[in-house]
Amino acid sequence: MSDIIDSNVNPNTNDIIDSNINTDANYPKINNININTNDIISNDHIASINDTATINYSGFFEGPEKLLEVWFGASPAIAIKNRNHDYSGNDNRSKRIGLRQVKTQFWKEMLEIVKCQIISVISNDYVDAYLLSESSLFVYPHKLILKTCGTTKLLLAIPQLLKIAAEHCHFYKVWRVFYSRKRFMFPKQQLHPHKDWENEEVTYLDNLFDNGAAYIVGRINADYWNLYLTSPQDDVLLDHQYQHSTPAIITTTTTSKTLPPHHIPEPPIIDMHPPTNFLDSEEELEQDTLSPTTMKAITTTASEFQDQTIEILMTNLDSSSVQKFYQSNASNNEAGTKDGARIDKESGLANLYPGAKLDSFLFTPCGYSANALLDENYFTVHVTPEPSCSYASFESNIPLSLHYNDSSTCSTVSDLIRNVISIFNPGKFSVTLFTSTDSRRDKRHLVASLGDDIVRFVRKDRILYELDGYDLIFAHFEKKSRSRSYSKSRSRSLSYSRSRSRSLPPSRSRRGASSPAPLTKIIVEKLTKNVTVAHLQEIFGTFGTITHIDLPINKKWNANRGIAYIEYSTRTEAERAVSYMDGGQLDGTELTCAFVPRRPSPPPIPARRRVSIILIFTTKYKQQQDTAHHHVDLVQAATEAELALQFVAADTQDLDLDLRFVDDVHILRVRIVHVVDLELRTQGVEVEVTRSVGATEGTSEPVSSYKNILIESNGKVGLITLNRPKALNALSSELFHEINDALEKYQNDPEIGAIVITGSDRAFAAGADIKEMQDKTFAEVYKSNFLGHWGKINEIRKPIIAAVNGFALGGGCELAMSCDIVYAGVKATFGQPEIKLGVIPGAGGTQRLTRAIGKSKAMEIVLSGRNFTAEEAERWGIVSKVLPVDKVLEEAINLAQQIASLSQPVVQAGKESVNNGTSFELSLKEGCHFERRLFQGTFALRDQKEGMKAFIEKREPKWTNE
Ligand SMILES: C/C=C/C(=O)SCCNC(=O)CCNC(=O)[C@H](O)C(C)(C)COP(=O)(O)OP(=O)(O)OC[C@H]1O[C@@H](n2cnc3c(N)ncnc32)[C@H](O)[C@@H]1OP(=O)(O)O
Repeated sequence: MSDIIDSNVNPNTNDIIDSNINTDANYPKINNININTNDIISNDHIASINDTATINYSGFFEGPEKLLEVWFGASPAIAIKNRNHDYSGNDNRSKRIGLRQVKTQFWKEMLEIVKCQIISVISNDYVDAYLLSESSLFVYPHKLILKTCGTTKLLLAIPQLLKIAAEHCHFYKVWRVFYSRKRFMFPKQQLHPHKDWENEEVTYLDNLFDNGAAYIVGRINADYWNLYLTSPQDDVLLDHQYQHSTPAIITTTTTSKTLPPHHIPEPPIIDMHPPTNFLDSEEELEQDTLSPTTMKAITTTASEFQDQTIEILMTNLDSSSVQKFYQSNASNNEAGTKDGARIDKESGLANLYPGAKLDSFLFTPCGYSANALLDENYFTVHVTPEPSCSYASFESNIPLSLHYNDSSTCSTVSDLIRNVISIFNPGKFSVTLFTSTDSRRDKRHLVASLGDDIVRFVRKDRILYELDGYDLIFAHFEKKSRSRSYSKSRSRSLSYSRSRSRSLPPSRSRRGASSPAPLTKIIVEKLTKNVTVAHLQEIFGTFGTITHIDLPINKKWNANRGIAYIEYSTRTEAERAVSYMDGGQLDGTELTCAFVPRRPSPPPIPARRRVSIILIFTTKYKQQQDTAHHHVDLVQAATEAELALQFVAADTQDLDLDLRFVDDVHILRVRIVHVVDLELRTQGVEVEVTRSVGATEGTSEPVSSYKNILIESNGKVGLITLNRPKALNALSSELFHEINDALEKYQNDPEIGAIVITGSDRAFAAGADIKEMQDKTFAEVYKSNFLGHWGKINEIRKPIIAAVNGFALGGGCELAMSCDIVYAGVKATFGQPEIKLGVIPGAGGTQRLTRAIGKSKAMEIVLSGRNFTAEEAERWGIVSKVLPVDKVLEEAINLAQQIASLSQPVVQAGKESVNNGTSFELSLKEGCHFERRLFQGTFALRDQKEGMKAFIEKREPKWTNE
């Protein structure tokens, strides 16, 4: 064995292979990993390096791994065919087949090129699973899977791997190669050949292999995934046999491409003397004979080829959920495999596949890796828990049901995702499901297997790639906002909630259509007092070139929180920083990152709820400053005060806060529910609280021209909030005119696709204004066609959803029933009590109620004036959903957003057709005829063509509303 290798040793090899490698000075993560011999927990472990594990962290770590799979055949059959070759080794490894014959020592040397080390290994009949200082290596007879994180140089392993495969296994040609990775968190830290996807990694692979295809999958301005794969070389079996007599030296025929001279994989100088303490357990890997299971595996032919790999790549991990992946201070010894095994159980990873054999490791001071084997399959988990770069990956080739609702044999993809994310509680995650093509499979099931049924997460993307021999589904998920979820699309939103830690004020929204253009400067909020400029420079410097950094108020705003301003040389860099760090963590503190807004004239912000305080900025400069400078300072100060208020709000109660500049920038008017001990100071500017009203309703001072309602747009949804709290939103004529005006505006606004009408928690609306009506005469109401203008809502062609809490009585009930869909809170009270006032319902109550609930019930309600509950209303079909009080508006907006994302003319046709059905003006036959005409009419729309085409092409439609 030694002779064979030695005979080919080229003394200059290291130079050749490492010709492009940067020095270790650039290698920041792990300096030194040593394994305590006590950590060997099973006979399968071969690691036995002295001392405890020590990892030096530089404050951030590139968790996302590079993943390489090199296949020398479609199945282990390739290995058995080559088994009788003249393997000259003397050891009993010759009893194994294919790549599994290769001694650990050679993998170790290959991994040295990559810059990682073997920690331990477990084996079964099918595969050897090596746990590495940076992730994992799986060696099957016919393929090798290598996954490495940090700044490792994974691709540099390939020439050495090909050499090993040729010399030890007579594999002279690869069948397929797969290389993939998620977008790096800190791309600038990467070393050659991983500094750039296209120019380095793809080029490197293209130089090695023919027929390679490279992809970027997903949003290039968010979390995307890179993939490189070669097409199958189906002559590989023939080729291996044909080259049976080829001497066991490396030649350029090892790959499917002739390598350029500088890539010829010359063997490195290899010390053939095994380390004294490393390969002690080598013999334990041996098996005397091939077991029946191995025989089964190796006789699988290419025609039966099946392969499936899922990766779940998670970021923004919940800090408390990943605490367990830290070494505890309580025990000095707590690192290594022993505590890895403890964490398997504590985290629930051991329960993912109860029959699996796990090999896990807890790093010092934190970080965790695990390999697990289940027959011929594996799963592997790697965790980087540090808040500044939190990341966890799960990868497995254990088969999953690709039918989304299959409960028969194995877990569905969704089941697995739910189990995995419940352990790490990520803020975002991407899933890649890579499965060999099966002509019998219904692609819709495959796509649907990555569905929307992940609770608390919203799926952002789902992409199907039909690759050569494989189907790939990529999907990206992000956690829903916990508080009111207006945050989904805030492009036109005009107020924001303090309790929503990851939302941004609209003026600083990244995508805000009405927002000013973002600068290259970003704000980072909620920093702890421990954060220094150097610290920020280090973390944020990875996203680009920082031209200016300012930590102006790392003082006691409140609870040691502060903000920083970071300016990048380009907008792209700033965008990247915001996209990565917003919602991320630093020193355990959740961050909010946003662009510094341009604010020469702030966007109009209508009042939404309650006014509690008004802040007036007064400048107190020691020295007189010129006006321009003064102005800039005020803008800056106002921004800081705005941020500071968030901190105050976060420390009080669940608050809503609207901000707006009044009187140029000198006055900052704040609407806030409840604030205690507000004392704010900014650099050179004192902020004074001049009036504090407290947490009472009814003091709202509308900023828009409306006196009785509030309006705000949320993406494609227009929201109208009835706002006469003192009168329980009684529907005065003035109020109804305002509703009509707002409806008209939304009807004419092409950006708006659906409308939501709501009130307060206490009252949707307590009816027409009795005080206004009390003294009216018949002549007056008749001549003026009193309430005639209430019919306007029925002319609105866009869908209207009522979100009802509290009282919906009389005209309030009628208003709700005039909407197209009604969501109600559990405590909502409906009724037509007019009879008790000596009148009858006058805005459609008797008609709509009768059509909705039938004559008898309608009579009971109208003639007795008794109220009815939300639950009754739902049972009778007046209400479509009953929800907890605090969910009603959120869910209504969610539904409205869903509807608004569809083709507007088609939605309007649907509304018109349903309304005709409920009007009872038409017979069933006439109604169906009307519906059919409208249906036929949709074929005149471009959206009809697009919708159907998109379905056939298995993609999301792009509506043009034409
Ligand atoms: C075509 C359409 C016709 C109609 O809609 S006719 C009107 C039908 N509606 C009703 O009959 C309901 C009238 N309101 C009530 O019965 C009660 O209210 C409630 C049961 C809804 C709530 O009772 P509680 O919690 O005790 O509050 P509170 O003190 O009665 O009301 C708070 C303030 O709200 C004013 N208010 C309530 N409903 C109306 C209304 N429909 N028109 C004018 N004002 C109303 C009150 O007067 C009072 O105000 P202040 O504090 O100044 O006395």
